[in-house]
Amino acid sequence: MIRFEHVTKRYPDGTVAVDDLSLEVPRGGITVLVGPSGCGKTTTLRMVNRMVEPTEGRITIDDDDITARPAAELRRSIGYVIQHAGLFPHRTVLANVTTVPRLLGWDRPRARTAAMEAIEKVGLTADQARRYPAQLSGGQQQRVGVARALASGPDLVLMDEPFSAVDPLVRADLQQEVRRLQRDLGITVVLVTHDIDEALTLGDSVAVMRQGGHLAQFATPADLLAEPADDFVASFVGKDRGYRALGFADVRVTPRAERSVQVGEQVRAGSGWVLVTDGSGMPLGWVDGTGWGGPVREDRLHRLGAVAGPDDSARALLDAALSSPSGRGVVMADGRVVGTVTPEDVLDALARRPDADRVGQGGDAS
Ligand SMILES: Nc1ncnc2c1ncn2[C@@H]1O[C@H](COP(=O)(O)OP(=O)(O)OP(=O)(O)O)[C@@H](O)[C@H]1O
Repeated sequence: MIRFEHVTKRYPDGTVAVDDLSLEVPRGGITVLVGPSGCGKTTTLRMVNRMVEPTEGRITIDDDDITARPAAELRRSIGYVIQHAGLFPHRTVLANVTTVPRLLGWDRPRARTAAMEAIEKVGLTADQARRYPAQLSGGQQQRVGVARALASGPDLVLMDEPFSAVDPLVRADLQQEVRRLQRDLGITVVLVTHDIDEALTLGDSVAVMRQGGHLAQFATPADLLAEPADDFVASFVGKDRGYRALGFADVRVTPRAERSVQVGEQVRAGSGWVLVTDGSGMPLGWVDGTGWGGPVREDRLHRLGAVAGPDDSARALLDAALSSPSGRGVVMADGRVVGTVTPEDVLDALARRPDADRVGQGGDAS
């Protein structure tokens, strides 16, 4: 249905976010783009609705080149869900969900009916539809984000880390809900996540990406586990390490000391990724001091990724490391940064455990 033909995206500063991607996303089902932070997942997703334009190559949907239609029109025909729901805070839930149908020129009663149907489909009530986003929980807000994407009845819905800002129990509920909606409505979903477990749980097909915007492997979850294309995929999928078992694995990982700066302080060019905290040691995000130097401003901040506690499971620690743009996951205790961990730190700690063999039984360990 969506075909990427030798697609490359080079940002004006020279960053190659996606490198010569060729990929065919099948119609129907859920296709997941997964990989560590910065590997080009979001850029790939945003090229589908032309929020980002490729530098080279071609993207087609049902054999039509997407550049043949005006970008705004294309965008309205495709559902889009983002991490923090992205709702308008001063509009009610109903008004938020009515947005796209109204932009499509539907009259008010038709748009309202479609919006109420979408709100019900995601499991929210008429009473909740009258509230403002801030009066709902994070998980409910995320449902509103899904309802808004579905209201105009698109065939295709793009989701960018839709569940990563909600707690794990709510996340599992939302995952099931999206799976159910996809089946009931017969739509095509393309979903971005850094969480390999989410990818394996939800994806009918999974594209594993690696740094530099390379596609490492595109396969079903079963094939990824059984026949990873290379060492990168094998370690990312955790074939030999039983990723699913990590949630239960009790490891001690000593965080590495992490230098941090505050907003307004100088970062030297060439210092790599630098953590930014506020005056009390609360982490705010990362700045990329690879090719840039200067005083840290808030608009330079990249997002933090997931944060783990020192006693969290191996899964939570690995999640923090994989979702961090620096590749170093932030570990916090008592509201302050105590250090960072890399994926290798977590995997090494697992390998050193006395019962490491038991965890090393691959996908069967779930
Ligand atoms: N507007 C931009 N200008 C310059 N570089 C960018 C821009 N947007 C993204 N990048 C860079 O392109 C690369 C890929 O970014 P992208 O957001 O697509 O990755 P990702 O895999 O979705 O990561 P994350 O989960 O952290 O968002 C990164 O190195 C990122 O810093």
